[in-house]
Amino acid sequence: MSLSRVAGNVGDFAWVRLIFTDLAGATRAVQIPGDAFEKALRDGVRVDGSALEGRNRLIETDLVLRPDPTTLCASSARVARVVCDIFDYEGNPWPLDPRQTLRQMVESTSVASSGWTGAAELEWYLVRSDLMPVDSEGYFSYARGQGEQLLERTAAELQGLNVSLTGAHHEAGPGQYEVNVAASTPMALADTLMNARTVIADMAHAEGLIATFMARPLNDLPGSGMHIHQVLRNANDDDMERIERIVAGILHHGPALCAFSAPTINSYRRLHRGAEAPSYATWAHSSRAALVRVSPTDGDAISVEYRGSDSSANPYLVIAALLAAAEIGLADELKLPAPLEESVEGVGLAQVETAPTQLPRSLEQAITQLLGDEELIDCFDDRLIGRYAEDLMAEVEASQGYVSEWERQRYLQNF
Ligand SMILES: NC(=O)CC[C@H](N)C(=O)O
Repeated sequence: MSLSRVAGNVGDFAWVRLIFTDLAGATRAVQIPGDAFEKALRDGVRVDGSALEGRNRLIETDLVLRPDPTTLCASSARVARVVCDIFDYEGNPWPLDPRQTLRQMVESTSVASSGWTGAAELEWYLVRSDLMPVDSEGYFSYARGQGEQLLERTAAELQGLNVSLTGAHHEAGPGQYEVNVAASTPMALADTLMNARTVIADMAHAEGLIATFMARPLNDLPGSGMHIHQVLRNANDDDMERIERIVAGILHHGPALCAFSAPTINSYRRLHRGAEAPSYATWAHSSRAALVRVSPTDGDAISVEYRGSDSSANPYLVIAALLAAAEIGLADELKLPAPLEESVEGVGLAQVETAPTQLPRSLEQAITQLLGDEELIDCFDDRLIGRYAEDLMAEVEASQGYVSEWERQRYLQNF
């Protein structure tokens, strides 16, 4: 259904779901009747803000959701959905709203205003309630099992919601799938990724399956990446120089970026020892072990693919942070180191000419890197960084109290 048709008849929908994300990247929703939508567009919808602060409920704040009518969409169901911005009662953008954080970054960076488009790959596992993968297939499997059939229907549902896909396939892990999202503006890409995760999860749920976007759900199997491709023009030498500086900016701020792109305890099980996921801030033309992969794409464009983010990351914050790092690379005229076409582990650190920076090995290290990267955090509102870091730290603290199965197997009877 086209966007304009939806906008013309929104009162015909029984319900409109107002969608937004919290700081931790989880999707939240409030439903309103279709005939209340006009008023919601005019006045906004008041909500209890304590749910929006991420994982910790600390303060009570009343907030206002303002639907962005350009995002209104619906598939065949009688429920439309629309993405919202979050304001305080005085009408100021709420500093902890990831969507407005991205909007402000787009407005303040030259990279975004000079025709930046971004595409993405989003991976997830389909598992049964006992956490066993739905199939035992691998990369590009042709099998027509429950997983592939569900992928086909999910892709159709996404197309119906105006999500333009360029592909969908079985990924390397058993029960692991991927969709490729077509290039669009930073905001449209982030909205799409957030919407896509919920649609994929809803469709799996309807079949009694779980679609998980956690970074590395299964022992000794690949993690799930959410790679962001910045699609940059490369028609002349100046463009190439710009691209090199952008990549250099991302590598330079690579360790701090992980706080946004790998935001859970589990994310570091993907980054270190996860197949085809980076552990060092390197770049390459073809190696999938690099943090950034630079390759030709449509026409004379170049894709700068950031492989550091996993599927649990908040897409608004990841894209905002990538824009910031790219902008710093341009402003500081950073120099690009030589590419590394193999994994650092594969060649051995001693063989690498200039030792690349290792990415954080834990969420706690990522928080330290973020808070120590003044140039990057200066691009964000202090209140967002403060609250975000506190939220991640609370996650680290919570994990300390938990004893894993691996530890019990290893130590229970060892001493
Ligand atoms: N084909 C691939 O590039 C796989 C990517 C990998 N699953 C990741 O975690 O990023």
